[in-house]
Amino acid sequence: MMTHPETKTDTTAWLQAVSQMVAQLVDCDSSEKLLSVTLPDLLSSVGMASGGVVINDAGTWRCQHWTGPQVTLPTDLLEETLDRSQPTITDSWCASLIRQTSTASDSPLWVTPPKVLLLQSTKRLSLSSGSLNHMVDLLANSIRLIADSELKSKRIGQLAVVLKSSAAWLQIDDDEQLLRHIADTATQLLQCERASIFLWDKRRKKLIGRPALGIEDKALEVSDDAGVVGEVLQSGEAKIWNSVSDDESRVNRSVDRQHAFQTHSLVAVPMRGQRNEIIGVFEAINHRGRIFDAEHALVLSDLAQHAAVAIQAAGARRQLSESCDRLVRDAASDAQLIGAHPDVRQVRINADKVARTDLSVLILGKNGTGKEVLARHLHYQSDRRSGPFIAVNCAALVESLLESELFGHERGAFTDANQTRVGKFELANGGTLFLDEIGDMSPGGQAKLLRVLEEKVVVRVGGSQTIPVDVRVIAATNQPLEQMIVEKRFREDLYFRLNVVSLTLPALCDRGDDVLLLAEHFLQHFCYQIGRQAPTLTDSAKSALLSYPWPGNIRELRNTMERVCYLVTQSQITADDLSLATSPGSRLAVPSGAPLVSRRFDTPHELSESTRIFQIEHIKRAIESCGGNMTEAASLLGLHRSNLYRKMRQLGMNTSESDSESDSNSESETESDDIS
Ligand SMILES: Nc1ncnc2c1ncn2[C@@H]1O[C@H](COP(=O)(O)OP(=O)(O)OP(=O)(O)O)[C@@H](O)[C@H]1O
Repeated sequence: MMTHPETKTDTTAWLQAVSQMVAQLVDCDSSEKLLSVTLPDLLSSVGMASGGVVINDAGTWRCQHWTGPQVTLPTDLLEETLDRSQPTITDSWCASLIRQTSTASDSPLWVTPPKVLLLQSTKRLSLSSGSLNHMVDLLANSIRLIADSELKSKRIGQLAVVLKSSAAWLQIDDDEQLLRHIADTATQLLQCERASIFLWDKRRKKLIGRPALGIEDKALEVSDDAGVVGEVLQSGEAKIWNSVSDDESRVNRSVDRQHAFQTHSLVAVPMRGQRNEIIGVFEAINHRGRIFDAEHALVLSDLAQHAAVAIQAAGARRQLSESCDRLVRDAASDAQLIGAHPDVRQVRINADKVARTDLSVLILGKNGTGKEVLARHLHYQSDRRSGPFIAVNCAALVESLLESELFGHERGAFTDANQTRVGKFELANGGTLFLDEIGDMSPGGQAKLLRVLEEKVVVRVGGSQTIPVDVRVIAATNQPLEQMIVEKRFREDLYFRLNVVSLTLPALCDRGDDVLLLAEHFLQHFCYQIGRQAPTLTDSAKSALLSYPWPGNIRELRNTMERVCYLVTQSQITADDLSLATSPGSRLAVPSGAPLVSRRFDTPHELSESTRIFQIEHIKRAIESCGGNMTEAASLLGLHRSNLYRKMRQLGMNTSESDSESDSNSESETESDDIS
């Protein structure tokens, strides 16, 4: 190129051209605009004929943007410019490399073709070669900077869509809907005809395409080594294919044929799970109008990364909710309220009516009649079934511990409070709190409980923060609460709060044939547990079961059947096998030789008094038969030792001799406690 040595004129021309270019640069937001606005002015200000940006596409140079008359590209000069990486100036050409941005991606696919700014002159220029050099370099750098910022704002836009979409995906639980949503996002973002997610069935060596867009209600299944998708799976790398330049054998045309579709171009990227393992391939087909390039692969990879997280999270959520449902179902089946007696049926009908409400329920009934079973039944029939069921034995809570047990305490609240403890109310949040033996709660405890029930907030002992609790309370007692109110032993206001609905369970001896129904249920249950065939009950056994007064109610029947299952190996159970007349419990209850059935009806007392006398006798004999060992006697009676003491005091029995065995276990009981 013919240039002047540097002169004053040269400097003026150069300054004019540069200041014009800078002024135009300020308003340019795209490299295309920069070239179409700046280049013509620049060319004319320095007296050049034509110029533009040329690109090396797969080894061939072509004009990407050109101003002025068309020219034959000087390929040798362009190659030399590439090699030298600095402006090349000849008699008629001036070329400067437009450097690539390195920040777009570290993907191996991200190799954008080299570009050169090329200017042509047919006459002697008014610029020195040094000035021309600077000017061309300035323009090439400006093009690069604007292209960079263009690319970055495009990436920001794409990433914003990816993030917004992925946040939406995390809310979708349904698999089909999620995959469709992901594929739709890809088709919009990549402007393509179809997008499919292929999940890898490793065991069957298959890739299952879902959703197979355009193929309604069908999953597309391909071998995991077939086509470009197979290549991606095997290599773990993104692949681009287009029909114009790439090998035809790489695409799986059988899929096209099956679905009357023609693939022209595709991009596919691996989808990786949490441990970076490949879980599938994400594919986009037929870019509308053009072929896919590295930028599309990059966007699809972004989508694939978030799609994999969403798919795995949905799977994990589904598994969790399935296992939660299973656990709830198992727990609910354990809380089956078995019984066909009209009174039990009525209780069940009433229970089912109130279960779905949040009304407080008071369950009344003798020990062992199934009050906790009924409370669980209410819980599992309610909308709170997936929440916790927490049972508290109020009789076992001494006043000093009641508050901390029910409402929790903060660390350091009292001497032994080494750490913060969550109370039962908080534990039951979202579920049901079963307050068993509510009649045994101390007056102080009753007042505190009432306050929490009214305010629906708890404050931990030693804390100041109020903690809202959403808990349904079910209380139970075998005590005459109304009588206790008269005697000022139970708060009337608490009674009305707890007793919005009351359900009364009949004693087992008043349930007729339910004894047999329950006996058979327990036989099946325990025999199943130990893996043996359940034996049948002979007539003598049935009649013994029906005649026996069952002072320990269903709990006693359950214990008897459990013992039978373990100890009686024959396939038929006789009355003798039941040992109702010889087992400690029954031996104590029934004088030897006395017919079981007559005992129940010959008594001169009312049923409640008879039961009281019977219980006193029964306990005395248990203690006797255990040689005065209260722990053993309690266990024989199916009671906790502390509850045996309490029961004795309740029955007016003298506990002073036995009291010497101080009760160390009486402080706090949780859901698993059985008390009578
Ligand atoms: N209707 C029933 N169907 C099946 N099992 C039952 C039924 N009622 C009670 N049981 C069984 O009897 C035992 C005692 O039941 P539960 O603990 O519910 O009685 P309770 O009235 O709460 O006793 P307590 O007053 O001593 O606390 C449990 O093992 C329970 O599984």
